[in-house]
Amino acid sequence: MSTPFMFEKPVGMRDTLPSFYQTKNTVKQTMEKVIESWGYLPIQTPALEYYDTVGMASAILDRQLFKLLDQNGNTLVLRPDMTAPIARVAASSLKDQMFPLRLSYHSSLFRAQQREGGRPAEFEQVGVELVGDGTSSADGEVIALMVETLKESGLDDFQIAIGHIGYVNALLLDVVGSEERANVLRRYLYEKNYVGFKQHVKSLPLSSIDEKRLMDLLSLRGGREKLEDAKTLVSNGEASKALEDLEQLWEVLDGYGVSHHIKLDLNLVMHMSYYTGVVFEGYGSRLGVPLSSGGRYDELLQRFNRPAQATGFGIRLDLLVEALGQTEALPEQTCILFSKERRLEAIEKARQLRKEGKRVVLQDLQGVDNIDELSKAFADVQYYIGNKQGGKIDE
Ligand SMILES: N[C@@H](Cc1c[nH]c[nH+]1)C(=O)O
Repeated sequence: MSTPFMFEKPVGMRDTLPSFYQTKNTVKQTMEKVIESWGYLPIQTPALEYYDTVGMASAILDRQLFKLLDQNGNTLVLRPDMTAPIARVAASSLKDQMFPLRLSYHSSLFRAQQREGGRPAEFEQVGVELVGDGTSSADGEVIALMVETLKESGLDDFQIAIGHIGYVNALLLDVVGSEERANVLRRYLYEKNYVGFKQHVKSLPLSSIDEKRLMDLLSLRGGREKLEDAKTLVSNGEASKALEDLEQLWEVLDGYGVSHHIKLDLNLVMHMSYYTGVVFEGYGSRLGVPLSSGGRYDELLQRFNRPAQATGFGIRLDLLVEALGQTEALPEQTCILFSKERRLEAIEKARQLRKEGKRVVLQDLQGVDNIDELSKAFADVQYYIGNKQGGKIDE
């Protein structure tokens, strides 16, 4: 029976077909190898978490959460990110393990989308969390690892924009005076709506100097020298600490030899509100949206009663494959076509070829409508048909 929804999927849900799957898998394996070689241990957590704990800790917009009820009436969420679940694990099952903890993951995440044809609502992320280390070396390590992971995956044309949420907060609060007003401005920055930001700034009752300070924030994007310009806009303790963090980070990244991929972006405001320090986004040249992001979240672990400083990143697998711009050809396969009298021989042959590492389809002739069409799909076809002994027959 056909229904109007027979071929439809819920908003934002996508199928992954063999050729995209193949490419994604190769890329994923390459990334996992790099991450493991830096000493990060992979973990898995459930797709469903409690709304009140991990759901809230993920600190994403509420309307982006998929919510459902369990049998006892508790509200559950499909995890929108892996940072909060890992914080939960670090503070519970791994609470006796010493810090720093280096954990990695490859997981599907879920973020509800409002519109058809928009972004996917389920996607995979490969990422790491470095928990219990508040140094600039830790910030630098995860950024350098992200750079190496992207590079090894085959991406060579990419840039990492680095900012500091402490700096943005300090400047906004210093100028507009209240969290509420700062929030409105942060929202424009988060949406990268700079025109909206400027218009809003003009509508505020600010002195011309303060108005200029906010406008100048938008130009704090570029090389290391922007740190000097940043100092002139706000010089309170929080801002100075943020700029110091960035100076030190830059040095670490120089040490790793990756600073040519880096640019400063002091307008950066992220989609997750748990960030407290250095934040960053990775851009491939073909994409308008960031394919990776991360940062420091020093207050998230205390929500789970094990206070710790931490940092990490996540790379979107679907966007990375898109940025690479090529899908891999499907692997070559051999087909063994048999008739039932020679089934045993065919099974034996298939077993032998598979042992040699070949991919072998074993197909009963009676199950095929069009042998010519079928043959075209294979690199090699071997026939075990009729009473004849041996492998191939001449056509
Ligand atoms: N969980 C973040 C990425 C991240 C990992 N660690 C820190 N940040 C995200 O999904 O965007």
